[in-house]
Amino acid sequence: MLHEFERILIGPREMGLVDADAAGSGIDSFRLMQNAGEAVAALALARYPDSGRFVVLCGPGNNGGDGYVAAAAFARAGASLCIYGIGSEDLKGDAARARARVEAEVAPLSAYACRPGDVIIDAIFGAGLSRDVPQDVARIIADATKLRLPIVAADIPSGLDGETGEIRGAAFSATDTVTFMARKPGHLLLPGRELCGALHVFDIGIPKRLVMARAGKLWENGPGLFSDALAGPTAESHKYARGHVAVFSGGPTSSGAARLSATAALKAGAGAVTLVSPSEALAVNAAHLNAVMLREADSRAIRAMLGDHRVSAFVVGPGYGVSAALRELALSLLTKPTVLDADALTAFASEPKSLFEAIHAEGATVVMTPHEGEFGRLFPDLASASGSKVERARKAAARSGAVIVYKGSDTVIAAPDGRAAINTNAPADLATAGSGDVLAGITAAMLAHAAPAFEAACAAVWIHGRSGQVAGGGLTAETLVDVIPQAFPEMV
Ligand SMILES: NC(=O)C1=CN([C@@H]2O[C@H](COP(=O)(O)OP(=O)(O)OC[C@H]3O[C@@H](n4cnc5c(N)ncnc54)[C@H](O)[C@@H]3O)[C@@H](O)[C@H]2O)[C@@H](O)CC1
Ligand SMILES: [K+]
Repeated sequence: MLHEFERILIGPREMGLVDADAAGSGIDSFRLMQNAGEAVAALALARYPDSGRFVVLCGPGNNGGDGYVAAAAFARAGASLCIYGIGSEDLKGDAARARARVEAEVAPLSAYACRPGDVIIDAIFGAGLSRDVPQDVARIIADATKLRLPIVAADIPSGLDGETGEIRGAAFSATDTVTFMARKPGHLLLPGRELCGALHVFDIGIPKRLVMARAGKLWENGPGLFSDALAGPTAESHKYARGHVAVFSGGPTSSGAARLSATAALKAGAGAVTLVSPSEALAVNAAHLNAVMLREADSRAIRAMLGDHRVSAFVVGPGYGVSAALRELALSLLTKPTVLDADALTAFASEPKSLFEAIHAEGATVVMTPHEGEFGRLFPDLASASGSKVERARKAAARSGAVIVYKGSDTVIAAPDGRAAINTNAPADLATAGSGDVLAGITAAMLAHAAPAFEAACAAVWIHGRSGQVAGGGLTAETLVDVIPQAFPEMV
């Protein structure tokens, strides 16, 4: 897998184990803390050379230790400096050692009053945050936010949960965050991603193999995850060798969604695409299609497609209309790779088990693409459960047997085997009507390329996001479809 180390995300608990492994293998943990704190100071000095004063806020654990190291570096650099700490007399281990090397006075954190011109070094809480921040920290966060003070966070903005990206009571909104070795899920999940500012990953000297050994199966989504799995079309390739996608259309007044999926599948490189339409929508579909083929949806046609080895993936759901007939149709398609989107998800709200059992029994290749509302209808208990979006998506994937694309500005893709990726390239403009239909079509095209479901879904989400960037502000689902091919050159 390309660039795997750069893409891995490691939870705070696993990072703690990496730290312990590093110490166990003879690496000097104080040296690591020094590297971490000095990296924070170096970044702050470079970013804010004219700062009125650096205010270093130090917590009671090792994140505070990083702060004391940074404070010593500011003092050596001759910068104006104030230090405020929680429990600075009761520190332990490396943090106590870092504190002992600071000659300047350390005032209690509660005494800090924000002043315009301050640059805050936030070393209050890092990976060890375990509950809502105390009141005096929340008060400082509120004051600093009001004054819009620049904030350089050590590891993660204090108050942000590194596992879930959620705010524990209150959190700093940093201008820069300096993290160590690898990013945490909370740096990419929302709202966390928006609170980190510019994120800098600094190698403090822990061997990468130790980090890799503890990393779970979670990555930032990107071409390194899927480009090997997508065999590009060659000049000689027959159109069906690039796969044939069949998309099921709704009735005459709701056929546009399926047409968007179908044209997106074509633009995303499916060799052929057929829109399978109820007879009463054939005329309207025919009036809008050129390269996409059209076929009437009768049971004979569906049987024929299921038996035709050239038909390689289905899309069902966009604009179809929620009905028992849709449930029956969806279940009948599961012998081939299938994307279930929109109405095909809502249709199973009253009996999700029947779908999940069929997927498991068939060993089916299914990608489901729920947004928040659809996720809640299919997995009501998971939607309201605590934990991160990654955990919810993983549980949904394991339960359903499908790859789950849990959509949002921080779309999470999760496979039943526990692999998961967080997508980060989607611009806000993608939240537009028909955008999901386009994603379903791209996903089917990737499945039609014979990519395994997880890689196909990761590729589709990334291509969709990249196409959104290319289409730019004011994009519509149509302009999004048009630029899909422009996302491809960047994939390899
Ligand atoms: N080898 C290492 O261990 C390294 C660790 N590093 C730093 O160490 C940090 C992790 O250190 P720790 O595990 O000590 O964790 P933290 O420093 O984040 O915090 C732990 C302390 O905060 C207390 N605490 C947690 N939540 C609280 C709350 N809401 N209110 C009040 N007190 C609370 C805990 O009881 C504990 O005393 C990383 O984020 C990173 O900055 C770096 O120094 C690099 C090397
Ligand atoms: K911090």
